[in-house]
Amino acid sequence: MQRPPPSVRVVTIPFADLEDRGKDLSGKIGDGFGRQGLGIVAIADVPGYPELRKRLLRLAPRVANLPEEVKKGLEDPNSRYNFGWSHGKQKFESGKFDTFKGSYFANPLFDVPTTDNVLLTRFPSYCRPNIWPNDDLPELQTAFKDIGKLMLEVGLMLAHHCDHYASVCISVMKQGMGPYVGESLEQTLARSRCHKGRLLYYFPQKFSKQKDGQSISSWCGWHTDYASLTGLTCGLFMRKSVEIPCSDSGAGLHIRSHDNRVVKVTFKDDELAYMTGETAEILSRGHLRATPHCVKAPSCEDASLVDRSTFALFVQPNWDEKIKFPSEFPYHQELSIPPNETLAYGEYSERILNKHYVART
Ligand SMILES: O=C(O)CCC(=O)C(=O)O
Ligand SMILES: [Fe+2]
Repeated sequence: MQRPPPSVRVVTIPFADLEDRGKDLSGKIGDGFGRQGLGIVAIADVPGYPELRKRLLRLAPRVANLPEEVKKGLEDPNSRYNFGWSHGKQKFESGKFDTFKGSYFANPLFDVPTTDNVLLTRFPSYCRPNIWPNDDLPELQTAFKDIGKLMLEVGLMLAHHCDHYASVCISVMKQGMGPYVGESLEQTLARSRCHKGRLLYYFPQKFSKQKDGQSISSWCGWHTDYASLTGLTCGLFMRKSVEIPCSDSGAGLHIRSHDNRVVKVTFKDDELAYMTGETAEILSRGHLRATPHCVKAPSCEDASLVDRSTFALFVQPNWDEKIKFPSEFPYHQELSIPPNETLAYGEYSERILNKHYVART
């Protein structure tokens, strides 16, 4: 039998340090997010966070278990299921549909990001209005918005220190992919109206001796987020609605390192993690590295009936923000973006969605 990937504890920054704009965190940012890093850092002791995490994650199975006809009414095909309920609509890895999890998407800051019809048609995955199950699960809206706002606030603090790290890289001429001519990550993200929250519910998997049940990406396929920073809560595991520690220490979030090794990453329940996405790599001119990741389901026998709930906040530029693609950009060759092309962020992500989602009919 193949050995499971090693477990690695992620670089951790105390909130009190993060909050201090003058503090030099470039060592830790470099260890976590730099070219050799795993592309993930955790923030410890964020005030109020543990309560907000539990309050929202406990609602994930309740959303997933709403009656089918209620969930149907919470879908938004016009946004390619990027608002409201989404299950089995997204394709990862070799075109497989992700049926093992259900998601609830919403913008935690703006219920109606714009009323401009041209924008609504051009960038539906960012501009359409939120959908809330106000009759069936009224608690969801506040729980979702409260944690989403906190995770954005902390994410912007982190972006400030990322900008500082990128400027330190230039001054000491570390190995980036060129001079730092990019915009400030913090300012770009602070003016965005389209940060997106995603409440995820991973359905229990039946125990199977089949190879597939044990693959590293058995709960969520390999991918790299295209946002800038993805805020991520530590997964909450439950069996038949009772919270449990996960009985399979090999289950959970896995990352592919810069030298192509797969590791399982761990952070504490009360820590708030952030991963780097493609637009952090682009905006930092390669000084930060985007993180390929996937999620493994528990595969030992007593782990059947175990589910996992988590929340991701995609902190990203506004739809109209112009992104200049560097000539060395290694991602999405299939989108045929010419080197040094400038594309609106919304245009870039709609093209990616075309690839990942069922085409709208
Ligand atoms: O479930 C997780 O921990 C990761 C989720 C994820 O990668 C995503 O939603 O993009
Ligand atoms: Fe992801």
